[in-house]
Amino acid sequence: MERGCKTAKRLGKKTDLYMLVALHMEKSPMCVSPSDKFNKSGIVVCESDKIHKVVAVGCSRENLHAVQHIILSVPRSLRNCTVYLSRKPCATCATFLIQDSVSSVYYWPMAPELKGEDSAVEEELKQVDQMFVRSQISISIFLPSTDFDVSKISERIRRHKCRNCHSHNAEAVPKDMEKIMSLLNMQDRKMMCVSQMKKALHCLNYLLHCTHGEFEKKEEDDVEKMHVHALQLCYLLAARSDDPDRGVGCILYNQNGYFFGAGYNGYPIGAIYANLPCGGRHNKKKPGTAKGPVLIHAEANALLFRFSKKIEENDVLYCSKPPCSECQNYIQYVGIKKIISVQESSQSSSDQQVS
Ligand SMILES: O=c1ccn([C@H]2C[C@H](O)[C@@H](COP(=O)(O)OP(=O)(O)OP(=O)(O)O)O2)c(=O)[nH]1
Repeated sequence: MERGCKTAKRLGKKTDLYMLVALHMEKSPMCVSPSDKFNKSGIVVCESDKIHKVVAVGCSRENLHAVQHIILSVPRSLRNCTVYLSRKPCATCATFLIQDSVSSVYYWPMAPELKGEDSAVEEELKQVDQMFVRSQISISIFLPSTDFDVSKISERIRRHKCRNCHSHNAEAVPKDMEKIMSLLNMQDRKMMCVSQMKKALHCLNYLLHCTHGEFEKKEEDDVEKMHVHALQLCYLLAARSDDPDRGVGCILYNQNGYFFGAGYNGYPIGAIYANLPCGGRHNKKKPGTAKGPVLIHAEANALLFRFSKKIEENDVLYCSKPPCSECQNYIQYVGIKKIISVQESSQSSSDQQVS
């Protein structure tokens, strides 16, 4: 029987994906600085076990820091979870993370969450380090490894081209890296750090692209911006898919913008791809070569991995492509009535009600 075949070009590790998602959460229309003393920030929390299931995605909002917002709103403890932050946390966030017994904290080496006089910021960051050392919770800078051709990953996610793609949402390494590296006590590794940051941001900007549709034109509308942002998160998730032909990402949000599930299409956890079929549907003449039965769709994974079983009236499923009929059945069965996806063939995004 013809089995294993081409391996998918994808983001190397789930941890890399999570840091990119934390960075992109700062761009959420819901993300605001808690006050003029703090920078806004993004957060991703995942289980520390082998599966690394995402349990929370968020940002600073409603006058709360990202860490505070997640710890106060997620209906479970973050005990033993790994936390990815877009900035080094302030002392208050450090106390929240320590009290909730997370297992480790990683942050992107941008300006820290706390703003103000350099000496005051430096002093507080030292306290943060000391608190983590005493609590035996690790905290460190994390830079995704992005030594691959990102265009090869993108090819599997988007099937059409958009002329605005590369000018969208571009994020660059901050100009004051000298100062930031000194605050983060990283002067000796500045060159390496900056070079890895540039590569990771290039990868992030490339993967986000745009949503190729109507949403882009309605820049003034917060709801539309929210849709664009959520669909971009789907694109990011899709970059980790191990389907050799097609990367798809899916996110579940409730009516208040709380995330409660994320999935991308792929083989079951821990699968050894070489032993599994990867052919398309049309390969009917060779039994056992079609990937269909063994490859789980992004929507199914998001529903399986969701951390709240209860579905509310206005919950939304975002997906980087319209769900197939089988997935529509699952979605309908669990009670989700609204699907928002990027339209495949035309230049507009789709907003679909499932009855
Ligand atoms: O938050 C998550 C985590 C995982 N998956 C799904 C995708 C895939 O169907 C399966 C396994 O994911 P992945 O291939 O990333 O994990 P792995 O098998 O542990 O990967 P590796 O190849 O690194 O061993 O779980 C999700 O949908 N959402």
